[in-house]
Amino acid sequence: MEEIQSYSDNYRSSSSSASSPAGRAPGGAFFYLRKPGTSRQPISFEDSPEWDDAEIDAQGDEGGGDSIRVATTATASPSLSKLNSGSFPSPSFPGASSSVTGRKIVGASIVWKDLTVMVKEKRKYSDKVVKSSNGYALPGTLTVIMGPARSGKSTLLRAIAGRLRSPARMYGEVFVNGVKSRMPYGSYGYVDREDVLIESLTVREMLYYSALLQLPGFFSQKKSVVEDAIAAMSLGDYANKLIGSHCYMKGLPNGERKRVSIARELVMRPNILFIDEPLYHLDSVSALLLMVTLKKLASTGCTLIFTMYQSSTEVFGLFDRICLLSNGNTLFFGETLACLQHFSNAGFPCPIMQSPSDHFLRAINTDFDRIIAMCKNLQDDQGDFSSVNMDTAVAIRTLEATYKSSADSAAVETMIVKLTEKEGPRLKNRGRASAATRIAVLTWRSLLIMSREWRYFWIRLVLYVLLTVSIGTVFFNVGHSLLSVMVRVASIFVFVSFMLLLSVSGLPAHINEIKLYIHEESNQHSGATVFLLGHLLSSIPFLFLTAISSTLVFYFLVGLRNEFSLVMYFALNIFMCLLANEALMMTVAYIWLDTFKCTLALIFIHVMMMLVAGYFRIRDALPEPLWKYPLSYVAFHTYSIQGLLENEYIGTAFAVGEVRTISGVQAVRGSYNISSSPNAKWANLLVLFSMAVGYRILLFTLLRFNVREHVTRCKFCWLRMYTPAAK
Ligand SMILES: Nc1ncnc2c1ncn2[C@@H]1O[C@H](COP(=O)(O)OP(=O)(O)OP(=O)(O)O)[C@@H](O)[C@H]1O
Repeated sequence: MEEIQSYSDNYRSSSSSASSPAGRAPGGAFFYLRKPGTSRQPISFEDSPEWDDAEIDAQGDEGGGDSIRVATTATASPSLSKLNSGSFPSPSFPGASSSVTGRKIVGASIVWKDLTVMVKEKRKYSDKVVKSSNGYALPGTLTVIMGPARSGKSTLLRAIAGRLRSPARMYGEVFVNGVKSRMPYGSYGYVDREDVLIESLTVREMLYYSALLQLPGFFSQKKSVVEDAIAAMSLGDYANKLIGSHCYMKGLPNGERKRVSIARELVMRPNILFIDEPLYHLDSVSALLLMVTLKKLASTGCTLIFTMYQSSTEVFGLFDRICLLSNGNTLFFGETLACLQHFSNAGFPCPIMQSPSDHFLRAINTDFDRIIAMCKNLQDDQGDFSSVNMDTAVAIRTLEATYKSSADSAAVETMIVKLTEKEGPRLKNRGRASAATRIAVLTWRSLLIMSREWRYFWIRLVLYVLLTVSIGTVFFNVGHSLLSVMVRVASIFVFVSFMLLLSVSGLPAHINEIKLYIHEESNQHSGATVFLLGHLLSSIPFLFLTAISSTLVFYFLVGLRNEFSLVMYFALNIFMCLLANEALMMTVAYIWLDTFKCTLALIFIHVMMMLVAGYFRIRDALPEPLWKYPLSYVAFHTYSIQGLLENEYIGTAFAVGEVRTISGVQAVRGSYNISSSPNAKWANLLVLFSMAVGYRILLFTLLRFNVREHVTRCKFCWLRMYTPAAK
């Protein structure tokens, strides 16, 4: 670290002399320099990977085999070679020179022209979040979109990446290698602000399963891709460490977690990488390390665009181009040094001791107005605060006007014309793993997670066994006489109801699964069908183990009819019940994605189902509206308990006095409504099975039509309409 030459002095001198255009330092000298006499890189971390083109070609048997060839040809594109030839010199990075000449992965140029994003307000798309933004990003460079909170950074990034969330609408054009088309699958990676990682996997496993989900080809081929991504993100030391905490071991620090998130996108070897707030929640050391790693990644040829709220001086020194936004307006687009010059020209030179990013934000962030007001009050008592006393609105207007009439703005337009006048090679779809492979991978990955996460399954299993032992001992050996019928009905009701209620303990794990799905689906690594099938297949062994262990403990402690087929039916019935309940929990988890709300909702649903399950009041005696129809018919408790009682009592008889006998069904009818048909228990099992499928179909529909996003959109519109502060 001590070897990092931040050249803040260099920077200071350039900023302090920024008022004079001649004061611009040459791009290359502005950034990190080698120590005199050293040939190695200024920061020690693993070598950047050699992206193996031939391997990608071999893998691209689903239509994307020539994508790297395409990318390689892209360097030869006249417009790009012109760029690289120096009309806009890109700052050099130590060690980058070799990759510039022998570049194995080549990014694509991306241009956005007159890009406006509007969001819906009172049924009309009228609120502009991004206003007529122009800019470009070139292969091998870092382009940062900076600005205060809610200035439209993420929206602009999403718009360029073609991933706008409704109800936002985009106007304007985005060109990739001079071609106006959407970026195909695999040609770009998008890293969200929040890291959604699997805590119980190691870094290498996480990336390997991600590669299996994303890439076509054989399992063995993915290993080298993963190793390359690990090396590219300098994760070698952490490759075999668990991502989350485990026993007394701490999980990965935030910086490494972010690098894993980025590496996950790198397994696809994208030409363009979009990252929303890479330094979110990172300390200054992790932030610098991450940015240096990204700089090195860019030096292999990848085009990197990311958003950032604020940066240290050292980090700022690594950017190639900056797009400065305020309230959706572009206040500057161009090279980082020129931005300092621009502020200086507009009358806001960066003070010697201030970080440029802090200075920019200080000048354009309207939130500072409140602080200024506070300082004015303090000023009367405690002296002069004039250094922060700047009218933000005036500063923004001045900077915007200065930029519009500046040579920088004209140069951007010229460059946009150059980059778009001629169509370059189109990026091609890399092909993806087949649905069968993805189902197999998701199933195996979920099995692995369930077996490792004690909170996911093992603790539940222990609780189930404890519960059944408790119920079994409370109802121990209740006997087979007519008098024991009511007690036996009670024991079965308690067993089914409490088992299902206890399942709620697995909710946090389901919420994590859904969050992971939402993340993977948005990056096209997963889909609703694949996810649901994978989840179903992986949960079957665990639910079956739960059902069989609980059944055996309960069945023999209470002393139900001792026949193998009856015991098996009992276990099957409980298994179906758990399967239906699991689907219900997933549905609720998807709707709220919040442990507290989901727990409340599920407990309420279960209590309601217990209430109408026919035990507290026989089903036929329930008040018809609501309680009988539809509630008692949608409660899976009803069918499970009915099936289990039919299993226990059909075919039995009790002696009443010396000569009379009554059937078991008649004996039960006083306390529970069951059928005398020998097939009734199978009909109930079928209903339970249909419920398990039905809830999954419901969940599939919710996932397929992305209902959460529609609900969030309505909430958003509602908030914007009725909350003045939200506008
Ligand atoms: N899909 C959308 N629908 C409605 N409004 C939106 C949408 N996306 C963004 N906005 C609004 O646009 C404004 C800019 O949001 P954006 O997230 O792009 O800002 P940002 O600069 O990234 O800020 P932050 O760093 O705080 O996230 C915000 O006021 C936000 O509420």
